[in-house]
Amino acid sequence: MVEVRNLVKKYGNHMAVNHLNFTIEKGKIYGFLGPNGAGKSTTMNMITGYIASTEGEILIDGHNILEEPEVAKKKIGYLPEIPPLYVDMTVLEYLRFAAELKGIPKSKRAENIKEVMSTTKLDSVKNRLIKNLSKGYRQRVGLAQALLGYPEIIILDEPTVGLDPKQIIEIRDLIKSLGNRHTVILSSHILSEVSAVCDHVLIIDKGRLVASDSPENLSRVMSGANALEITVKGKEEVIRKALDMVENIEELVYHQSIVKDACDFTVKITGEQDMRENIFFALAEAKCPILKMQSSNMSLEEVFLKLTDNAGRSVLEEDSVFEADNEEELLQQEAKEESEEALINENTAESGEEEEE
Ligand SMILES: Nc1ncnc2c1ncn2[C@@H]1O[C@H](COP(=O)(O)OP(=O)(O)OP(=O)(O)O)[C@@H](O)[C@H]1O
Repeated sequence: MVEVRNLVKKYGNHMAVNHLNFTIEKGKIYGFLGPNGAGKSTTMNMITGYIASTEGEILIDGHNILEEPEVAKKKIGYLPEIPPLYVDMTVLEYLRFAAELKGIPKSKRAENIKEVMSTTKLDSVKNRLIKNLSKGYRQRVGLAQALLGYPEIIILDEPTVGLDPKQIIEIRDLIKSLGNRHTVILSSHILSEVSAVCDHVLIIDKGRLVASDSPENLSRVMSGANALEITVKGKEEVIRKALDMVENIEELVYHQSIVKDACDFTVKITGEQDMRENIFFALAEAKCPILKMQSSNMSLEEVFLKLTDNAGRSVLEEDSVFEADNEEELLQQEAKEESEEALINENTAESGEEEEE
């Protein structure tokens, strides 16, 4: 669906994107993950044809974004980090305007607008001025705009930045539902978001691709050896002796347990074998009951830090920063502001929207 080949972007001497190569397959949700300044927005801006690359090429369904921009861009719906909204328009006016800009035939505009408003749940605010909407609703308007014209690929740059937790969940659910009909690429520095929403993760650091895999595979592969965390009741020497009899155990690392009369171990296993049954029987024979046994994979956070050195740390801390706003309060405030505005300026676009719908 999207082929990125040897992509380079230089700003003066600064290499913002450094020979990137990847392929985006149809019908999946891709997460583009990286610390601030990694080159995510620059790459997305090149994929959408918003800026030109210094070297390399991007093919959208076989069409080069720079050589055949019209046909390639028609296949893409883009929500930039800061959505280009005209805040003095109502939601409906803005979507009509965006539909016209996208060249959607007049006869199909009303139906398409209705569909995207229903997908993004904007019907209840369609006659509100965008400037009076909360951030969550504004983001939905941006998303609705991206969906106009039935693009096959939806590109979302940091779609949940600045939203409160409730709005984040709503937008994530919306993105997941888009995955049924579209190929979605989203950039984020929020790891939990990427593992919750995406089928595939591309990790970028200092303009280079440092990993490309499913969230599960990334954490499995990065953890290296096949390992288990176990908590076993009994004395350390007895447990060690019992586990020494089990084949394929490469290493046994003891940790003090918080459970009384028990020991914690990390059991590193050679190869891909599943040794859980053998461990169970060996410890049962030694009369050391297993209280807990789980596979020990790295979290995506650990993978990210390992791959992106210390640059990732500051990024992780930012995850907790969000701007809280209460949707209901905002809607009430909007209604108040709108009625005041209507009194001041009779020309405010509040009426006459319905007939075309
Ligand atoms: N127009 C520009 N001129 C010069 N340098 C730029 C320009 N745009 C981006 N850069 C630089 O290129 C690098 C990549 O920036 P980019 O915005 O793509 O990163 P990002 O991963 O999207 O970061 P963030 O998460 O902060 O948005 C950064 O070092 C940035 O300072």
